Amino acid sequence: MLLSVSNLTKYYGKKVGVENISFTLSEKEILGFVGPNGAGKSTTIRCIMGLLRPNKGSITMFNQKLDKSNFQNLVKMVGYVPGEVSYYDDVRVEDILKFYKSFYENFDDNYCEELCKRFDLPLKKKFEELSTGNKKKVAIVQAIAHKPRLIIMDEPTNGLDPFIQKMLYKTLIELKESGVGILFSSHILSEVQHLCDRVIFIKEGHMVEPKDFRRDLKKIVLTVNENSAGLEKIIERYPEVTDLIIENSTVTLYFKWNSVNFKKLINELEFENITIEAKDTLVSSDMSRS
Ligand SMILES: Nc1ncnc2c1ncn2[C@@H]1O[C@H](COP(=O)(O)OP(=O)(O)OP(=O)(O)O)[C@@H](O)[C@H]1O
Repeated sequence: MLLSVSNLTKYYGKKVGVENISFTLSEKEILGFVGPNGAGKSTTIRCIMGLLRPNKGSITMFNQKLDKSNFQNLVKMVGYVPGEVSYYDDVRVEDILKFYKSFYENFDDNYCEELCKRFDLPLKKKFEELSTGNKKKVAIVQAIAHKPRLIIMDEPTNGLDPFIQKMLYKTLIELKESGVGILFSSHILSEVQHLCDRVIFIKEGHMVEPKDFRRDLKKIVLTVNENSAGLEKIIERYPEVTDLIIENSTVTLYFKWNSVNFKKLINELEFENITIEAKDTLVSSDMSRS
């Protein structure tokens, strides 16, 4: 077992951050950790990484219960992408990576170079000059280049463009196949649905059953014959569309249930001669198959 979290509880004063969070993560597994903003994903992850002190509960990493005496050694085998990435502003990306290299015996220069190319990292730029997405990319490369056995990522796709998102998914699947275990937090259900072997859900600081979380999401699968620009224009008018995935001529969109607007959207798409393959697949039934 790479990671086991048992009854983890963290209060901010009297306010609940998380209560009784329990889960395990094994080798060769990507575990999705899904919840809306403020659900408690970062609190859980920051407790695991020793950045917050939990009020209750225990954490076991690499089959050893985390405590002061083993924390530094165990955490060295973890790759961590924080939710908010921050470094010194006037340091260049290449120097940030060199700095991290000095901490890790297993830091792999060739792999780091390959990752920098894959993620198109602007090595000469200073951290303060980077966009949110580029900052996230630096954190991703830094978290992976030392070949950790366990990777913990707090909303890693925030700010990444679709090409880089796909590159991240591909890289994580390769890592998983090589034996690594990955905890992947996200508020986007569809991305974990595609990537993760298993998903746990958190809401208002507590773990919840998938059915509680997803009861009002519908999936619509469309076939688009030509340019999808027309489709995107239609969809822009529907804030209920929570996510849109375009793969060649197939478009999958997730729609927060609202019967009037759902019918309106379907009518508009049909009017534009966009072929609808499936329009009311419940996301929950998809998830239970995975
Ligand atoms: N430093 C803090 N002081 C007080 N309350 C906090 C603090 N950090 C988080 N919280 C509260 O704890 C709860 C969980 O927040 P957390 O940041 O862990 O959620 P999250 O799932 O990571 O959200 P997001 O997706 O927005 O990052 C929220 O109610 C939040 O307001």
